[in-house]
Order: sequence, then C-alpha cells, then structure tokens
Amino acid sequence: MTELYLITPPRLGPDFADALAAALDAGPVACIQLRLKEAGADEMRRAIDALRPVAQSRGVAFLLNDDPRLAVETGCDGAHLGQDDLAAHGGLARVRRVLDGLSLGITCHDSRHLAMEAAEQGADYVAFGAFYPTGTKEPKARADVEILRWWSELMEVPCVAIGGITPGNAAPLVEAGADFLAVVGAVWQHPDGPAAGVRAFRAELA
Ligand SMILES: Cc1ncc(COP(=O)(O)OP(=O)(O)O)c(N)n1
Ligand SMILES: Cc1nc(C(=O)O)sc1CCOP(=O)(O)O
Ligand SMILES: [Mg+2]
Repeated sequence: MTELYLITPPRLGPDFADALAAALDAGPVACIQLRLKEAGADEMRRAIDALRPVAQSRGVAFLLNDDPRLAVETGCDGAHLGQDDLAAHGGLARVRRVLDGLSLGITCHDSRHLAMEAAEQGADYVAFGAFYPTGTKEPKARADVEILRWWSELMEVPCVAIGGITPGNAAPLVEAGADFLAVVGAVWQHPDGPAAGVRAFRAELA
C-alpha cells in the first residue's frame, strides 16, 4: 500500500504547528520531514522542538533533512540525506553509525546504481525523483516511473517518489509500486488548507 510522506514547506509561518496538526489529523500520513534549507542551528532546533511532538504524539515519524547528528541530538526518528549531504557527513556507512538505529533515507534521483548502493549500505528507503515539474526546488534529475516498477519488483527496501506530485498525477506512481509519495506543495499550498490537501490524496492511496 502506498503511503503519504509529507515534507515541510520552504518557509514555516508562525502557526505552522497548528497547520501540521491539522494535516496529520486528516491523515493517514506515514511521516513528516522537516526541511528548512535556510535556517541556522538555533532556528532549526526551535522548529524541531515545536514540531517533533506534534508528529510523534500522533504516531507519525519525524525525520530531519540533511543533518544526521542533529537528528540524533534532538530526538528525531531519522534523517534524509542527499548525495551531497552524504559526502559532507563522511559517507553512508558513517552516517549509518551516527544514526545508529534511527531511520535513514537517501536521495537517488534517477539512478538505479545510487539506489542499489544506498540499499546495500543500510538505507531504510531510497527516494527517486523528480517525476513531475516542481516549483519547490530545482531538481537535479528527472526520473521515469519505470524506475519505481523496476525497484519494487526487485528490491525489498522501500522506495519514495518525489517531485511535483499531486492527487491528479499520483496514480501512475502508485501503480508502478511507490511505497511512499513525498509531497510539499500539493498539501501546503492547497487552496482549502493542508488538511484538505491530505484528504485529496486519500482516494489515490486507498
Ligand atoms: C524524500 C526526499 N527525497 C528527496 C529529497 C531531496 O534531498 P536532497 O537531494 O538532499 O535535497 P534537499 O532536500 O536537501 O534540498 C528530500 N529532501 N526528501
Ligand atoms: C525536496 C525535493 N527533492 C526533489 C528531488 O527531485 O530530489 S523534488 C523536491 C521538491 C518536492 O516538492 P513538491 O511536492 O512541491 O514538488
Ligand atoms: Mg539534502
């Protein structure tokens, strides 16, 4: 069954904890990743302290983007790292040790090789993308839906699809075997609010 994986929007408003609670209560949502690319260490810690309990009190995993050591220090459930992040933190084996038993997700773009390497070295999931045009970030690659089919037919490690995903274009990704759909804009920019954004995915994930 494909599940929803939320990633926080690029900028968090003052009431974001309430928006997150509303989105998670409209669930089901498997996890939320805090992704604040412009935040300094203090702002990041404040955001983690405010948002982590909102997720964990609802049984939703709270993952931190980019920084495995901070994830461990602040009681997160895991971290998501891209290829550049791995290099910056001494490689996947070292990150795996830092995270100890916490979850580790790796960006693999459109690369079967990167995904197999990540799975072999202990990643808990691999993320492929971007599948569709996205305004949230400039993706480094475009992935074809067939990589999800290839991975899900061959591998046990779960795969996450990301990039421009909406309720209207999710079906091919679900049909190809994506275990999770990672979403930013379609939920946080939904015209009726994030809870409606989460509900809009229900029919695609049922
Ligand atoms: C689930 C998921 N997939 C991909 C990414 C992108 O990670 P990365 O390549 O490290 O880029 P930034 O998000 O750090 O800009 C992700 N964060 N989450
Ligand atoms: C954070 C991120 N990483 C991507 C990748 O291709 O690795 S695409 C992306 C942005 C996803 O946001 P939206 O759901 O608004 O398109
Ligand atoms: Mg990163």
